[in-house]
Amino acid sequence: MSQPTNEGAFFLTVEEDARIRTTVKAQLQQCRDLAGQAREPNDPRSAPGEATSAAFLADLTGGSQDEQTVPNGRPDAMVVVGVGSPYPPCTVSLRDLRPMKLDELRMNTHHRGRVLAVRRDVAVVRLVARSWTVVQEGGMPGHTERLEMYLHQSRHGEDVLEEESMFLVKEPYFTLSDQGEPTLRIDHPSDLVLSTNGFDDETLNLFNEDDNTAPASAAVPFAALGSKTVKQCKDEGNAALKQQALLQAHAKYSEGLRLATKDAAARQDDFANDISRNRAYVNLLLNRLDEAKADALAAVSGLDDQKHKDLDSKALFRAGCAAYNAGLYQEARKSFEEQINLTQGDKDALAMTRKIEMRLHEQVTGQYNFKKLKAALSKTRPRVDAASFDGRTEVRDSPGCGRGLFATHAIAAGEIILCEKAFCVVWGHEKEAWTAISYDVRDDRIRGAPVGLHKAIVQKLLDNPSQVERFMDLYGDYEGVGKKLVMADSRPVIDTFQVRDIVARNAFGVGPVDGDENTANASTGLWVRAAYVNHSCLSNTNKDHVGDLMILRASRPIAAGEEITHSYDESADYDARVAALENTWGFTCTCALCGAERADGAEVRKKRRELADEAEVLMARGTAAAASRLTITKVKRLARGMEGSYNGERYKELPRRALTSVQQWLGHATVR
Ligand SMILES: C[S@@+](CC[C@H](N)C(=O)[O-])C[C@H]1O[C@@H](n2cnc3c(N)ncnc32)[C@H](O)[C@@H]1O
Repeated sequence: MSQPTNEGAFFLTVEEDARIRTTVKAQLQQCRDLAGQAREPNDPRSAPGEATSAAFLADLTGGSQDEQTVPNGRPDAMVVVGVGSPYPPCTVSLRDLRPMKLDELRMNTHHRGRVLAVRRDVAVVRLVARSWTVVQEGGMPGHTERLEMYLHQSRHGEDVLEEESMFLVKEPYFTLSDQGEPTLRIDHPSDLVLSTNGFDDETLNLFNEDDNTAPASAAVPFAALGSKTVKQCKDEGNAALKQQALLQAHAKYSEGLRLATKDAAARQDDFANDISRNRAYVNLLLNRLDEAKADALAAVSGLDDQKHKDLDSKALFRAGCAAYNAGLYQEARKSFEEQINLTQGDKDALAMTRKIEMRLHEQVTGQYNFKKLKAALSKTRPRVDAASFDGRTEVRDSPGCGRGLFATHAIAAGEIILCEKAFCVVWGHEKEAWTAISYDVRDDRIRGAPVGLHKAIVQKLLDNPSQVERFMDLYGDYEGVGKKLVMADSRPVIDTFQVRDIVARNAFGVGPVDGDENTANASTGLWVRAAYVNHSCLSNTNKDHVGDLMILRASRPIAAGEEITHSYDESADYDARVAALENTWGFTCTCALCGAERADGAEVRKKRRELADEAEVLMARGTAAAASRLTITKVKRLARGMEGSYNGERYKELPRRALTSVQQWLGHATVR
């Protein structure tokens, strides 16, 4: 019988642990061995058949078929994600890429500077961590290849590969799939351009022409003029919106707006403004706040007749809501006030300005009505409507720890230091929640990876370019495309490996809404300001949450200029704590407590742990308030043993953590 090992927060058997490491390393080696070679010729008829039957099987098995999983004693098998060598996304615009053909693909190669135009041939096979399909050349049917989209295969709940049948793959990466088949692998959503993004005539020609020497010039996404009218696009967008097909509605409105830029009559007839105002609404529903705000403001005509005033009022309300949802309260107030002027006191706009006053008060003073915020929370509404307060802190260098958060004023014990709305939280009960087991060959470690949070953050960044630099400034091991926003073909380029590494070092557990979660769907979130707080086992803060609002309070008086610290891992057991800090956060703590516990030596720590474990078992037998005399006597004896394991001089000013829970229990112990 194998002994279980615990690396990360879950248990793996020795065999599972070894299988994961061996499989991932073997796959990477196989890829490296094939680098630069032409692929083995494939049977053009077999792959589509395989995809069709796999799609059928995936339906039957709920989607996890053919992915490496670890059952781990839980009903929901955990998917294993191998982390090999990250690679950057394409940062070049389509117009600067040169078309290529499928038969030019070389194994395990990033075809930099090139673009592939392909057409989906068969149904999409949807698995947990990826989707795959078979594609064929735009203009040369016959040659087929697998195309797989990893992790970020869905957006707003829809499978990206299913959205369209014509794709442009920027700087294609041809390698082996996790199952060893030659595959066009897409990790970065911005490397895949869908025809919904709007192909112009020349781009469409990539699907038909045989000439692969011309640059993919003019690939600025414009739909062909003349095929549709602006009004048709508007009507189709409205029809899609009625069906709640938001991505489709967005695509139709976008097509209409592209056409309208070239159609003076459409602008004259208000169509462009109507479409902008409608797309602003769709963007609000999709949480694309940057574009929602821009669209709504673009729709304001400024004309003086009643009809235009009413429409402008609607647009200003949408602009205000987008700014409000983005936490830009001053900007939101400006839009609502303009709307109020236009309508002589719109009721909804007035209500929003009152809410804005409350948010600005929270933002400036750090005073919140927590009772009211808590009362408004529910499983369906776990996020609070509140502003962030970070007025007593600043970010600066912390020697040996990178950057840290420092107090700008003296803060009394119990006072709020920071109150921050989450950048993103995924709760265990939400369908996006998903933790995978990741094996990172770069540091040979197996960890729990909050994939659901990673995916939600990538989506948020793709949808809101204004948030990219704020997020990318956070600490991560892999530099990726850097900290500055890169745009290509009017879309932000998001390096998903960079996001993953930032999430790994900056996300925290938030606790379930109602206790309904396990290792495979733990609630996790990321708070950008609080992410600058470094760890200390002797921290000066306590952390609490109200919904997605993180509240950091001083646990003792903090002097102006002092670093604010938080305990990332609160385990009383030194060895478990050191392992967790090293494994999850990649550093060794050098605080005074770690120094003292290290100096105790392994033998003393082992003895102390054994005594603490024995006491835990006794205390778990019943409540302290109704314990037996014998149990209390035994716990007291164990406490004396633990006490004796601490060197008085060494621990003069340090807490004796192993004793904390035992002393608390004894403090409440009463003989029944
Ligand atoms: C959440 S970030 C904290 C902010 C980070 N120092 C920065 O520069 O952005 C966590 C990372 O900070 C570093 N860190 C935090 N506490 C530390 C400590 N006590 N000693 C050394 N490094 C620490 C580690 O690299 C860790 O992975």
